[in-house]
Amino acid sequence: MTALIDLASHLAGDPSSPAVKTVVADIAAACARISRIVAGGAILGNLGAAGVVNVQDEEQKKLDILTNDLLSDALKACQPVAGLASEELEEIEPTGRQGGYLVTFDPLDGSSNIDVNVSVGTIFSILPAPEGREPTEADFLQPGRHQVAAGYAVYGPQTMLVLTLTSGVVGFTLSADDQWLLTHAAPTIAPDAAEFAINVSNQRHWAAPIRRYVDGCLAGKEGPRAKNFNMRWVASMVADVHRILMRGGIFLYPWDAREPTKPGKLRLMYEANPMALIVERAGGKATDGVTPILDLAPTKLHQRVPVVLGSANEVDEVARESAAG
Ligand SMILES: O=P(O)(O)OC[C@H]1O[C@](O)(COP(=O)(O)O)[C@@H](O)[C@@H]1O
Ligand SMILES: [Mg+2]
Ligand SMILES: [Mg+2]
Repeated sequence: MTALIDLASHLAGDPSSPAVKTVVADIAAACARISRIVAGGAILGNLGAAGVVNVQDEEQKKLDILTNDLLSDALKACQPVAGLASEELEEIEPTGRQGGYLVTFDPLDGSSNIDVNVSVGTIFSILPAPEGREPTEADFLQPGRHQVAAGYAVYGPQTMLVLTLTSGVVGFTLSADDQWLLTHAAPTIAPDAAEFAINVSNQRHWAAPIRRYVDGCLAGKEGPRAKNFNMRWVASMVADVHRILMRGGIFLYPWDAREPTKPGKLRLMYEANPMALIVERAGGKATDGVTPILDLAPTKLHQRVPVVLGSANEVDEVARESAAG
């Protein structure tokens, strides 16, 4: 078997700026360390709740805090990074440098799965920083189309890193000696699919278009869609999106009436935007039900957004239902 190329060799051949490559390489190194910490589980004493809540009013797990600190420290030490923002930090953190890039991240996605040994992940987004001054929060509020790179690591049966830089999508697998090896050269999302992912326990709280869409899937061959659908819900966005990247499907976390003033559960700047860039670059679509996620103008750092992403024809089907009201 010919040797697989590693991340450094792949980055060397990419047209991104050397500074972007440095940021990506440093995040990748941090994710490799996070993988070991996650895999250590109870042996390292890292499972369970930390006993505090974060800015989202969500209970933090010990691993949320550990991974946030690890990534924050890595980015503060990374020369081209002017500022960072995390799900776990109320405010942005400037690094004291100017120019270069801003990084937003979800250090550990799928926290509810940590203690039950189900896949979790890390999600990140890299945006240009303003030149000649330190960044403010307003500088982070750029539409997803401005991202210069985005990616996620999934800590599952294999640890994988999925990236998009200037174009396309690439997937690396972490080897036993901690090298990221290119194993998935250009994963694409087929336009048609027969697998949907949504937390059906919220069904009674959904708006009519989402109910109609899911009802259509559940009705199968005998229903209006005239085909059978399978369903999956990992409850880690990284794992659900990764499955869609590997074999197609649709993922929905819509607005629901449990907390009607919140637009959704997932966060725009460090969950929806990076995943939307990856999904679009792989040939899929990502919307809030109607508008492409990447075209939304952010107004708040921790802004939430409804998310519908995956196989293009299924995402279009949701848009048709939304248009019907
Ligand atoms: O438990 P629910 O409501 O199904 O929500 C699951 C969703 O929440 C999340 O876990 C939110 O991410 P965090 O764990 O980073 O807060 C997503 O990964 C996942 O898709
Ligand atoms: Mg998350
Ligand atoms: Mg998280």
